[in-house]
Amino acid sequence: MIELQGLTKTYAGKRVVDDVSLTLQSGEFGVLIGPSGCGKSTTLKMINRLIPLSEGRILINGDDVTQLPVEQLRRRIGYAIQSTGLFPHWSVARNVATVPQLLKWPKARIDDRVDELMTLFQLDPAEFRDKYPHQLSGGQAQRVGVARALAADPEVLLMDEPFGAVDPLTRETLQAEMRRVHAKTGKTIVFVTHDMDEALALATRIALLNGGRLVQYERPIEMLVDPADDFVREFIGQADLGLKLLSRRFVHQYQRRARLAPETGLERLDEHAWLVDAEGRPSALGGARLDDADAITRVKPEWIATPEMSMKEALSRMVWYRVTALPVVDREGRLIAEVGMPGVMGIEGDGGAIEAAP
Ligand SMILES: Nc1ncnc2c1ncn2[C@@H]1O[C@H](COP(=O)(O)OP(=O)(O)OP(=O)(O)O)[C@@H](O)[C@H]1O
Repeated sequence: MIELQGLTKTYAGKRVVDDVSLTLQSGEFGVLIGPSGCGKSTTLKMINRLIPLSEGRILINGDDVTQLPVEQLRRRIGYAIQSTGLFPHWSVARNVATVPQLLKWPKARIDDRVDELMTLFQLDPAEFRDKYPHQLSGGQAQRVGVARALAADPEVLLMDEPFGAVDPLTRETLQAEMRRVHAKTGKTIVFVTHDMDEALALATRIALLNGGRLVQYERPIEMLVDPADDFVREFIGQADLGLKLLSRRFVHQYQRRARLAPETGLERLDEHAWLVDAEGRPSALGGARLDDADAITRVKPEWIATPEMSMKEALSRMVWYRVTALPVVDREGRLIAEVGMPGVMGIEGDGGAIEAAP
């Protein structure tokens, strides 16, 4: 749990963070958001004492951070930043091992931890361990930066615009990855961004700052439907509210039973159905084309949805490919469910399953 109590930072008499109080429970994903200069980074950096606070208190699981010895602070609070801050002349493995090495863990334990984290971030240790930062893509470097921040298994992970410098597609992939890592590790995270879509994709709580003051601290959907004032309303941007809500919903919440096509008679379906290959991967769809309900269409890789995909992304693919349902696959690419228009309308799914043809 993180508690900010009357947190204030003053520069030359100006309160750039002004009496901010909030509590983030353990396991929550808190996002600090607001316009440029509102005090997000300063707030974050006061938590790990990169910037000394002027007034107020910060407690991590009840302990005042200003009282913690530096070594404990490093172990208990991980920190990841936009430029990754990777050491350019150190291999990926050595970068990830930075804090465990400072803490003088035995070598075997460090090696195991590096492999474990690289696997968590889908970087094959055999391929990436000995690479150097300049041999990585922007997205891979960010993954290494976050893996490094998690290396000593900190109680709290601070992230300062970590995905600000990557292209939009990589950014979405990293966000999905971060959701998965958060769900898996149950870490308490404080994440700074100025991008509301990113906040909505990640946060369990959003703290909106303006001019150093906390304007609203709320769960994302509540903030969308009940903004505290005109500033919040404007910051969220009302125009895309429906789509923003969809960006907070995920396929696993709305996936439904998928029907397998019969061996024969696919052209006489009364309902749409899927064909799968020998490995169980979706290969074709009958009866769900918007422009030709009788058509049988080969499943394109771009249609395929995963349980972690946002409903906004799923809707976008349905519209673009003109189909009323997408196949949902597991990590091996096997069909496990489908997601369609009922989910877009917010009608809960049944968890998904495969139903054989009658
Ligand atoms: N060392 C400093 N001396 C004086 N003023 C500072 C200092 N550091 C930050 N500020 C001011 O404090 C305010 C808050 O800065 P901060 O970096 O926390 O904002 P931010 O919300 O993270 O902005 P951005 O999104 O642009 O990164 C700004 O007005 C900034 O100019």
